[in-house]
Amino acid sequence: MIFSDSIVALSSGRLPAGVAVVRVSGPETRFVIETIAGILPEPRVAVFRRLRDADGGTIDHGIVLFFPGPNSFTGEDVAEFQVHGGKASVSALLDRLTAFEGVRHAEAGEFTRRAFLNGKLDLPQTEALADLINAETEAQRRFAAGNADGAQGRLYQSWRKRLIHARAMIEAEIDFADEDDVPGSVADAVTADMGILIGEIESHVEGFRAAEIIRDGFEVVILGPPNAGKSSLLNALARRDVAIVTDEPGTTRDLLEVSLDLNGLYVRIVDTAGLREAAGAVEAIGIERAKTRARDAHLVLLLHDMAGADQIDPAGVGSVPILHIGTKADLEPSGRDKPYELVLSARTGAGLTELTDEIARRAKAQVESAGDILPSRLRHVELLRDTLGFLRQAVERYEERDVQAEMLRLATDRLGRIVGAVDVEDLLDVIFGQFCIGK
Ligand SMILES: Nc1nc2c(ncn2[C@@H]2O[C@H](COP(=O)(O)OP(=O)(O)OP(=O)(O)O)[C@@H](O)[C@H]2O)c(=O)[nH]1
Ligand SMILES: [K+]
Ligand SMILES: [Mg+2]
Repeated sequence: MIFSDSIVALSSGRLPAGVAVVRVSGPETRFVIETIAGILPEPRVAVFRRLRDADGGTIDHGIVLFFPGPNSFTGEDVAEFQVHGGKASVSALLDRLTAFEGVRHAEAGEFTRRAFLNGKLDLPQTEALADLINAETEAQRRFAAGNADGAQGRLYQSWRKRLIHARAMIEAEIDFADEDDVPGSVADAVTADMGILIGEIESHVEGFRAAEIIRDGFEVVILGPPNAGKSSLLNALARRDVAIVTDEPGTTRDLLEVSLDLNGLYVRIVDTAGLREAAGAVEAIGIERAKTRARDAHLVLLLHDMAGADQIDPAGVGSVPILHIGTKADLEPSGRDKPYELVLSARTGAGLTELTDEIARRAKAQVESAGDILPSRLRHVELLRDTLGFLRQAVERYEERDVQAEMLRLATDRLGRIVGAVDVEDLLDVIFGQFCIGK
């Protein structure tokens, strides 16, 4: 795809900075480089040049790189100017560049958009690039880097090829059923393979839970009666005073969240209002929020004050796993010993490492139980579920060849939408490639 306008943007981070990278992409790129730097450098070879203003003055000295299309990020001619990262120098360079006819400021994501439209990346890869830029934990980085490499798109394309092949077989059976050189009863084999594919897509979709944990975090909700030490535990895990702690029951009334990087995994810890019956209006709302949040969590830490008397009924968190924890281990126990899975003291720090290890272990287990390639967006999952819906119909209605062919077409289309390549030409290629139609 050829765009008539060229785009320019600061591609590196916030200014001021040691170095700033300004990128240009589009048909004016060569002219812009020659005019500003005085020469067009060899492709992909860095040259150090004086960058000239319109009146011949100096904007800055910097490195100039030229990536001729199609072997560039966007597929177009691309220039990179590496200059000093001062606000005024960068803005002078941007002013100079956008003053060229046909050159304008890029919109958000426009370089990547051009890369996609020029076939340099598929849609999951562009999404993975966004994830890679936003990655904060090691697990997020690894996940995004794998997808940026195109693993997800390759999987969907392989499924799509199977569907295109299946439909070609069915269509051939419809169109050429009376001819000798079309294999008979291929519909059975096709239907069997579609059954297998349904299983593969289903288990891939299940992996979305793991992808969500990697991207959005493993959520741990702290529950327990008032004064069990919930806020004290949150503060100890966060290593700062995030939550207010007093000896008054009912101190915490709303949800309070901190995020941690536990062994490279993103973990969110939520402090809640203490659960009790006799609560005022505000506290009661807080208790309701605590329960709701706990039902959506990946893990509940149920705290029991070992020095106190209260015990709490864990009912109402659904199927969320619960870790029973005895708190205030530094105090004299009340004698009502319960079998806790862990005991700790927020005051002395005893047991905290064991707790964070246990949380990290559980989070890791959930992430590692999924396959290597996971759907990374709700968009993917929704289209995969549509694909499954059409595939199930294709299998159920295999007696009606034309319905089956239509369901396979719709399923292929949905997979094509995930990667951003919906194309009818390849269907014809398969048909003509498999059978000697022109006899
Ligand atoms: N000795 C000792 N006291 C603790 C420990 N953890 C919490 N406390 C005390 O217990 C009291 C209640 O602590 P909080 O952390 O506010 O308890 P909470 O569960 O958040 O209470 P609510 O928000 O009211 O439900 C405070 O006086 C804390 O100082 C501990 O490990 N050892
Ligand atoms: K309290
Ligand atoms: Mg509290």
